[in-house]
Amino acid sequence: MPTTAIMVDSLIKSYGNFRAVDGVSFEVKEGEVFGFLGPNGAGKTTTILSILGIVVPDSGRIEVLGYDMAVEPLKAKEKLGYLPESATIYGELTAWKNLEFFASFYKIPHLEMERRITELLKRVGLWEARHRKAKTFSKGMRQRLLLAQALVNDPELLIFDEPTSGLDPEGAILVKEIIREYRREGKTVFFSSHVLSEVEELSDRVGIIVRGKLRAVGKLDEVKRKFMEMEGYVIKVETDGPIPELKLPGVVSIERPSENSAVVVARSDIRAELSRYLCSKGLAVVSLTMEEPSLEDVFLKTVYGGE
Ligand SMILES: Nc1ncnc2c1ncn2[C@@H]1O[C@H](COP(=O)(O)OP(=O)(O)OP(=O)(O)O)[C@@H](O)[C@H]1O
Repeated sequence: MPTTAIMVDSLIKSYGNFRAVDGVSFEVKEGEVFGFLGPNGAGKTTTILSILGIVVPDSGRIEVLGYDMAVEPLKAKEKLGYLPESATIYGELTAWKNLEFFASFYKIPHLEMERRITELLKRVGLWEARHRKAKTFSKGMRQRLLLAQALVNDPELLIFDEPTSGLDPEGAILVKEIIREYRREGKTVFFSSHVLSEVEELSDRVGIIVRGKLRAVGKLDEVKRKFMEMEGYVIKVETDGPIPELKLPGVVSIERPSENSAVVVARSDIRAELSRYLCSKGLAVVSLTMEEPSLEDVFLKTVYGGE
């Protein structure tokens, strides 16, 4: 059974009078990819920095890989890799030396460290540039170096803050590949993003944060189902003849694009009842489909339609 990689319980963090994170609770299970979605300024980075023990929460409890971050943060940090949204690298040091410096914080035997740095520089496409000073690097190259840095201790848990922002398309593909690779190896990935498509593409579960509050959390299909329960199930039906009045329990609204078709919004999935009713009226159902909301529908409604 999967155990918990990250546990956040009732996290609150304010800057002055402004509450950036307001009672956020969720769990990330070992071996899953968790996408933390929210618009700019929603509190994603503050939550991540609290998880990492870099920001001290006003209240709440955080456990990472079984360690209480208020008590044993270093034990957890040894086993995690963090890719910040933006960070400085040492411009006067080469790519190789930057990684060597970072690796020196961990107890990695020298030969193993050299092997790992070689592998990582090749993996992120910086092998040819390994002896160049980092100050000569483009933004994309710097991000790749930061990515290698996050992986230098062969972490069990990856925490990525907006990992594809600032990256060229190839770099973004590389990040996604690495996330998938880690998942295949049974490791855990927590990443924040405001890019819906990448969250939808990569995540086993998602959390949506808006103005410091977690509005939805769960598997993508669970989040979508909850959304349908709140907003209504959209069912499209087409028959071989004019559709009569639809008096069925649970129907909220009906639109009629044509005589033979209807778009029904209902409180539950009434496809079977609808089909039986139409048959009882002597009509043949030509097509009957239920519209799945996209993550974008859920997100936009959560961000702009919430209280
Ligand atoms: N050190 C700080 N002092 C004051 N306010 C801050 C500080 N850090 C963040 N904030 C504010 O807290 C809110 C949440 O910021 P946070 O960086 O956590 O959001 P985010 O979801 O990561 O957004 P972004 O993607 O834009 O970084 C924002 O309104 C931000 O302006």
